Amino acid sequence: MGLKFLVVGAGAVGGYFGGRLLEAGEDVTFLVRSKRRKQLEQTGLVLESVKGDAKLDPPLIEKGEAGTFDVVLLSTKAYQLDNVLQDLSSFINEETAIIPLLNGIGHLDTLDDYFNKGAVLGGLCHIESTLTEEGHISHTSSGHRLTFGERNGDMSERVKRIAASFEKSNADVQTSIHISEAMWRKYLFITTLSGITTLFNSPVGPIRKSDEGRAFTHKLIDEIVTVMRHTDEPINNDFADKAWSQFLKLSDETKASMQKDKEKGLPVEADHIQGYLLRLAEKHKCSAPYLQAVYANLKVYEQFRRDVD
Ligand SMILES: NC(=O)C1=CN([C@@H]2O[C@H](COP(=O)(O)OP(=O)(O)OC[C@H]3O[C@@H](n4cnc5c(N)ncnc54)[C@H](OP(=O)(O)O)[C@@H]3O)[C@@H](O)[C@H]2O)C=CC1
Ligand SMILES: CC(C)(CO)C(=O)C(=O)O
Repeated sequence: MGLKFLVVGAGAVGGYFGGRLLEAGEDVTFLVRSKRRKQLEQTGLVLESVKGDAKLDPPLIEKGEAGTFDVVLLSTKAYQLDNVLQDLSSFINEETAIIPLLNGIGHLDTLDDYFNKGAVLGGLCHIESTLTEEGHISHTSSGHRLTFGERNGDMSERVKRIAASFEKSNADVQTSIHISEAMWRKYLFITTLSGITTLFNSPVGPIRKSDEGRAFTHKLIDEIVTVMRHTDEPINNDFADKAWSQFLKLSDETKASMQKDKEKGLPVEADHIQGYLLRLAEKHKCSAPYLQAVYANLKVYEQFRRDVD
């Protein structure tokens, strides 16, 4: 029997990867809230993607309905997590594997505290996608990679089965036996990219073109790595160089999803992404002025943003 997937959050990330899995014929249900449910019932789940469009009619459930699932793809924003945990708990059992796709790291502690030991795998994704006004998922550049694995490095049977479910999907899904390291690398990259694109209100191109923008980015990367090194995590010597070369390879138009959300007046994950690292810096008495500047900009922005639930 195939695995039963529950995608929590039919947004830019969950809608894309869950949609690709559904398109491949797998058993995928989306946990949604009532407004999104109405929209999806009217329009279908629409992917407008450089990798191929799709229009799907996914099974939808809301909190309190019946069902248990083998795998949860968790793809809400970090600031929505507290509500999500309550809504989700009735859909999981002792065997359910939870794969979080959020940016950042802090959610792992929250999830580990809430769910059974070992339930939560490591996960991340590289994709530039956003929700349009009509609720379609707009995927604008060629990357659509989802990486997951056991955080203890095992290549477990459940990882192999989940990977097999994705085999026929139109997405680049990979397993990793170094998922914790991969998550910290992505964390460094996204803290930098979301930090600079929101601070300078700009895509990557103009930031890279100016000496000041490049110097700021360089200092920010170094500073974040210094903070990360105060943890017991596998922060290898090449972290800063790899993040810098990733930054150099981005297209001029690239913006972090945080900057896209900021342009829409939506909430941002400042406390989860930059704030978490600043709390680490404070704990270890480590100075982080560039990160502080990025965070201050986001905290000022937060006073003016739209309220959403
Ligand atoms: N977008 C991108 O390009 C990338 C994003 N990420 C990360 O992925 C995570 C998700 O981001 P993204 O997909 O962009 O966010 P979106 O805002 O597009 O999607 C989040 C979805 O979660 C839903 N949701 C929130 N709370 C609940 C709930 N209690 N029950 C059911 N659904 C709920 C929202 O639905 P509702 O309509 O009800 O609010 C929304 O559809 C973030 O951590 C982000 O940083 C990582 C890589 C790339
Ligand atoms: C940089 C990118 C698009 C890579 O997946 C991302 O994670 C984000 O913008 O949130």
